[in-house]
Amino acid sequence: MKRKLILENGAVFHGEGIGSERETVGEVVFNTGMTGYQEILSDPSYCDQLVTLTYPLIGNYGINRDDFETMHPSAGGLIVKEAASHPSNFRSIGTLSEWLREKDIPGLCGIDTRRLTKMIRTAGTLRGRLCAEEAEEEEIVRELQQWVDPRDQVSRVSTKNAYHAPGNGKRVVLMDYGAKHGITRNLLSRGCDVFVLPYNATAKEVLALNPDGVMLSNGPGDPEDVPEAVETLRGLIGEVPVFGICLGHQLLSLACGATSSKLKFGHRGGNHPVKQVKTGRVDITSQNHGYTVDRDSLMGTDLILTHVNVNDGTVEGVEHREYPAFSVQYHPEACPGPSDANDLFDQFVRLMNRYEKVPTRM
Ligand SMILES: NC(=O)CC[C@H](N)C(=O)O
Repeated sequence: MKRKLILENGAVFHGEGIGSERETVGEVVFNTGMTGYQEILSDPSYCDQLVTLTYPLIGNYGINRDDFETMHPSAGGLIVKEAASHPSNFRSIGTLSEWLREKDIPGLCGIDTRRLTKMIRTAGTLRGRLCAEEAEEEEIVRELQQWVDPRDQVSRVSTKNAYHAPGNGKRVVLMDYGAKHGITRNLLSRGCDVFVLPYNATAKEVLALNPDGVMLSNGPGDPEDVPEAVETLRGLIGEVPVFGICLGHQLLSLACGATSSKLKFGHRGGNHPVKQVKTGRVDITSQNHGYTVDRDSLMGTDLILTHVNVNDGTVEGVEHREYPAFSVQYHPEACPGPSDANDLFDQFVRLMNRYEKVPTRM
């Protein structure tokens, strides 16, 4: 079935439909990873976004049971050059296209993804609509130009109910802003006793669980859209060790008085170099974000800049001057991508050990 992508700047890409036949509108973003499509599509941070993958052959190792980052993917759509119809991998349980259909995610293949990516790099992130070949282009371009970005994504992807993943070690409350399973896996593999709470849990509710530490997850959208989460963090910083990843890092920074803004086209891929300010060590990191903490805004807050992006100098990590709280813009859980930064989870466990409290819980 023929399908096309119409962009707000009037560009049109004609290709073949894959996955769901639903029409969809969203921000078109690109990811430069060569592998990891299953993790990317099931990462809630991509909620509503139309993701184009710059690697030209996607789906060649199929879909497997192990690599999901959430069971209810919320990505808006997938745009690729070639979608492999005959995957080959011992773990594969089906094709990418079948899985997209099952999860009602529309896709487009057979387009020049290099041209699309270059267009986004020049113009900045663009809104687009995936629709049937017959759709009227001018009217859709007008609609796209007036389209208002949704602001309720975190509430849609966060868990509605608290749940418990037991362990014998440190008790960690994971604030679920759209958490990837990779974060929970990393905490559990270090023995942590994990309580996952909805994004709008209050500081009182968190502290009632008597945690040794609080982990702030990744998540979709603009950090300014979740003021209730910022409010909760103000009540937690200084009370208990805190570690934030990506959206969690942005929310922690806002809670400490910094500001955030939107990047031209974001960082999405598995090869983003990040330098630790203190040591000069560079990690190659997995990234997926469209917003950034404003570097200048750190001045006058209690946050110290700990990590910077080697490519563009943007903020990649901060730590609190006085309290046990730190966060990074990139993904130490990888999934997909390099695991250079995985020791940050060990750093969090060490921080919790240092701040061990007198045990009061049963
Ligand atoms: N992966 C994330 O947590 C992304 C954070 C935020 N939604 C951004 O795009 O900047």
